Amino acid sequence: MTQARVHVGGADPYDVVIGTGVLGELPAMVGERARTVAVVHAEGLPEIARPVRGALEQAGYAVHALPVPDGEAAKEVGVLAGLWSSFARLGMTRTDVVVGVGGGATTDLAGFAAASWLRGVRAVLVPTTLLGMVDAAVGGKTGINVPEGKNLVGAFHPPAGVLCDLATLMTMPHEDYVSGLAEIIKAGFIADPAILELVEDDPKGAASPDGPHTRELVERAVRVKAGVVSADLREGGLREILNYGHTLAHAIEKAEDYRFRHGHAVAIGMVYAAELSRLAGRLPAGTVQRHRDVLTSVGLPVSYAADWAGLRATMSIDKKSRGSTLRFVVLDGIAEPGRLEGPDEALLAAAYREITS
Ligand SMILES: NC(=O)c1ccc[n+]([C@@H]2O[C@H](COP(=O)([O-])OP(=O)(O)OC[C@H]3O[C@@H](n4cnc5c(N)ncnc54)[C@H](O)[C@@H]3O)[C@@H](O)[C@H]2O)c1
Ligand SMILES: O=C(O)C(=O)C[C@@H](O)[C@H](O)[C@H](O)COP(=O)(O)O
Ligand SMILES: [Zn+2]
Repeated sequence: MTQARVHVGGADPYDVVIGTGVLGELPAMVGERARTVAVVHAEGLPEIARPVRGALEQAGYAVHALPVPDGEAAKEVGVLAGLWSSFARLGMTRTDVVVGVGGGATTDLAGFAAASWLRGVRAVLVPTTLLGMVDAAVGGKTGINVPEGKNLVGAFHPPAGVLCDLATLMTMPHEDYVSGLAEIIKAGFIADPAILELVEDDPKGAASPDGPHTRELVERAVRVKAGVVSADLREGGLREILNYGHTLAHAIEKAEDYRFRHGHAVAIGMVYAAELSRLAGRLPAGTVQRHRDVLTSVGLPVSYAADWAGLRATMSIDKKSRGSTLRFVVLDGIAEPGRLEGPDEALLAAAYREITS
C-alpha cells in the first residue's frame, strides 16, 4: 500500500505519515541526538508497542517502555506525575524523546508529559485508534483531565512526527472505531463535504477498518486538521472550528465521569450545536437532519438526557468562553463554520430539549 504524507506547517513543522509499514520512519522522527527513548503505551496493549520498541532498539536507542492505565484513566495528574518520576529515574535530558503509542488518551498524556518534562522535550506519536490518527495525535494539543472538567490542564506542544499504521486499526473494538468516525464526520461538516458523501454512500464500509474508503477518510480528516492547525496552532481563532460539538460533549463526558466515549459525546454535541444553529436562524432544518442521519447510519448516538442544569454549569468553563460569555462553534451551512456568542439561556435550553428525545 502506498503511503500518504501530510505536512503540518507553522513554527514547528512535521509530517503525518499514513499507510502500512510506516515504522521505518520512526528513527528519523526521533532524531540522531536522542539516547534514551521512553515509549508510553496503555498497559493492556504491550503487543501494539512491541514493534515500535523493536524499531527503536534496532536503531540503537536505549528504549524504556512506560505502561500507563488504559484509555481515559491515563489522563490523570497522578499518572502524569508517575511519568515524570520515570523520566527522572531514566535520566532523560533535553535531547531525549517521548514516543506515545495508543489511542488519543495515551497520546494526549504522552504529549503533555513531553511538553512538561524539562519544559519540553521532543514527542513522536504513533496513534493506534481511528480517533487518534485523524485528530488527537495531530495538532499539538496535549493534556489531562481534572475532576472539574475535560482537558483543563495541558499545553500546545506539536509532535516531531506522527505515524499512522492503518494495520493497527484491525484490532480495534467496533465501538471505539465508530467513536473515531465522529471526528471524521466533524471534519466533513466543518470543512470537507466529500467526507459526508463517502460515509453516506457506504455507512457500513465507513464503520469498518476493512471498508473501501478507510485510507481516504483518514487522509481527508488529517488534511482538514493539518490545514487548520498550520494556520492557528494556539487557537487564536480559526482553530476553534475543530471544537464543533465539543462544548456539550465535554460536559457530557464529565457528567459520565469520563466513562463515555469521546466520539459518542461529540456526535451528540454536534447535533446540539446544529440545533442551536437552526434555532438561531442560521441553519436549515434539513442540514440538522443530515447530522442525525449520517451519525446514526454509522451507529453513533444523537440524543442524550441528563440534568440540564449540571451540563450547563460545566459548559461555562469551556475553553472558548471569554469571561462569563459562552461561545459556540455553529454552522451557517456545510463547511461554513461560524460562532455564536453569548446565546440566550432560553435558546441553550431549547436546543437541549431537541436532543433529549
Ligand atoms: N489532542 C487532541 O487534539 C484530541 C483530539 C481528539 C480527541 N482527543 C482525546 O482523545 C481521547 C479519545 O481517544 P480514543 O478514542 O483513541 O480513545 P482511547 O485512547 O481511550 O482508546 C480507546 C480504546 O482503544 C484501545 N486501543 C487503542 N488502540 C487499539 C488497537 N489498535 N487495538 C485495540 N485496542 C486499541 C485503548 O486501549 C482504549 O481502550 C480523549 O481523551 C479525547 O479527549 C484529543
Ligand atoms: O484540535 C483541536 O483544536 C480540537 O478541538 C480537536 C478536538 O477534537 C479535541 O477533542 C480536543 O482535544 C478538544 O480540545 P479542548 O481544547 O476543547 O480541550
Ligand atoms: Zn474531539
